[in-house]
Amino acid sequence: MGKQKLDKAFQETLEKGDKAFVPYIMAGDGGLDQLEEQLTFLQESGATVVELGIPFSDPVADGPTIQAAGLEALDNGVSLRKVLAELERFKESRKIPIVLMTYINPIYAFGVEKFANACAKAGVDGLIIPDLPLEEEGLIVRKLKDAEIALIRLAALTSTPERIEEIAKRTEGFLYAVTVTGTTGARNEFKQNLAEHLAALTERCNAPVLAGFGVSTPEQVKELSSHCNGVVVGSKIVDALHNGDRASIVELIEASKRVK
Ligand SMILES: O=P(O)(O)OC[C@@H](O)[C@@H](O)c1c[nH]c2ccccc12
Repeated sequence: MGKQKLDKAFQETLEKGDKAFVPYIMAGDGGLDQLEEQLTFLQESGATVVELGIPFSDPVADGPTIQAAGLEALDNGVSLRKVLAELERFKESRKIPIVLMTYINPIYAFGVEKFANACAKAGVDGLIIPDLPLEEEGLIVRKLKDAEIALIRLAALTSTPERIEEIAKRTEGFLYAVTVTGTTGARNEFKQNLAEHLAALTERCNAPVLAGFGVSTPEQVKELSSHCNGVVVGSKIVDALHNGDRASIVELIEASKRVK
């Protein structure tokens, strides 16, 4: 359970010579009763881990696709509490590790210690909290450690070398290498020296390094993965689920297999 389950999933994927593929979905998008089936589909299609977004009213890092999915979920009455209860309901049958992506506010509202315990009970293995800077982590790290839940840190393109060093040292589960400046959503082009940036991060970090933000095609999956340990894909997955285009999700996952 928890951090160990996450580490094992990455290790097994990378040992096979595959790259890690982490799809992001918004919890409650299409109704919370869809979640079990969506996670089963991603698990059976060969995803390594799923990043599950908690809908929030003020999602500062989210681009249009994910914002819209979040609003819809909020309209459907989806909350952190309900997502955790639903995850707990089928945790025994779920094999794929789950990383929750939530802003810090819903965690405060829930209560930090209660939240960490509820996550452990629900079979949540890791957390991404994009608006929690290193300086503020003290508020939560102890509780997460006790509950054996990994805290995944994000490295921005604008992070200084000293900060990157600290992030690479502290991160658990994996290091989320943000590939663009700005919000989530598909991009046609990445900055020129992104390959070198990812390779340098991967060299420096003991945990797997995954590139995310703006990845939407199998070519991008292959190209970016070749410079690090894998990718996170969000907006494209959310769109494809909306459009009932599951074949393109399978194609993206397939592109992460046997990448050199
Ligand atoms: O949608 P994209 O561009 O593929 O990016 C991944 C992203 O959606 C997912 O990881 C995510 C959704 N919301 C976030 C907020 C911060 C960091 C990451 C995220």
